[in-house]
Amino acid sequence: MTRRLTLPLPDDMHLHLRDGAMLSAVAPITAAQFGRAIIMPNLVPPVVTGAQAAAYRERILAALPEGSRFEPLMTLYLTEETDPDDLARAASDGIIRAVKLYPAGATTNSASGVRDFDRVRPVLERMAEIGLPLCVHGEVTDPAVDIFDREAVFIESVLDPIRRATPGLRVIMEHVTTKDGVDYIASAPEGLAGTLTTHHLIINRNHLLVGGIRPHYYCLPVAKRESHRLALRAAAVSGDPRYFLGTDSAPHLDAAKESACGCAGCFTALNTLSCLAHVFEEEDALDRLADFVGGFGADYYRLPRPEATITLEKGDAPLELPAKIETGEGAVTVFDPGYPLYWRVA
Ligand SMILES: NC(=O)N[C@@H](CC(=O)O)C(=O)O
Ligand SMILES: [Zn+2]
Ligand SMILES: [Zn+2]
Repeated sequence: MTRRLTLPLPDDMHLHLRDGAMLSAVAPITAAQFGRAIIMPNLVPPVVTGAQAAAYRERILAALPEGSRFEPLMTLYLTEETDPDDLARAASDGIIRAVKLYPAGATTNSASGVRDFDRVRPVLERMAEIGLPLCVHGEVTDPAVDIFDREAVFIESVLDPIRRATPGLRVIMEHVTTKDGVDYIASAPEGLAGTLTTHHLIINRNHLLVGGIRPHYYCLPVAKRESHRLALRAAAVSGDPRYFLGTDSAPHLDAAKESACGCAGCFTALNTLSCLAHVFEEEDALDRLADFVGGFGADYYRLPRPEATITLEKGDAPLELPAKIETGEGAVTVFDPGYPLYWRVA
């Protein structure tokens, strides 16, 4: 028996498309299933000015298949040198939709990020004034803090003080991985939201470390223990508009991941909707999937909700999806949920 589920054409509110050959390989995959995505600016070198964001947007559009209506929603990478006027202009010209905060050293290509949070105070104040959201990679980088505690410590020692010092600043905690993050969002009066990735709803740290080290499950923030994964799933299916999808699909070449020092990032764009339908069905919450993928994120970003739709179908036979995609520069492994998937994009 085939079951069908019609959804608004999804928005991915946290996506890495990279540049060059990788961009050409991955942009069409997202564009085939999503209407819009918030595009991360952590290129090498990073996207730090409005002009660079506009140029990157053109490169993305050029990588899309003919006739695609996919809309990349651009962001700027916040540095201690970011010019508040350039940023405000890029926002009012509609070039950028958000600004991304990477604590320096926290994750892939974050070396140009922020070390001294006082130095970005004027930028944050301007953002609060104009209502431009700040997307946050929420982990401290203090080597004394255990990697599994870095999100919780960030909330207490960095994020909460920033929010208190900057009333009205709209903040999205990207890729929430802990119950601490879920609870902090739930406790905040307004302006705070969180994205949840597909993979953090599926894997815990055992997937990464039991029976051998699995580099394709390594991402940042690193997957936590099972109780945290369960808290993320509960948030995803809660119907609370403060939690919405940001896949954080983050492709790296296999050669860079299967290495003595492998990079962080899971490539989930190819099977994300199949995985999410599986998760929401397991949680008996398929009726909540529409808002999670194509409603709450748009509302938070003050965008119109999607008009187009997409249909998912559940068949009796497991999907045969490729385990890898080819780019002009090498293969990229597709996220493996560890079980067969039955939902496909019709
Ligand atoms: N999530 C990851 O593990 N990696 C991301 C960076 C990020 O989102 O932190 C990447 O750009 O590869
Ligand atoms: Zn991140
Ligand atoms: Zn990311």
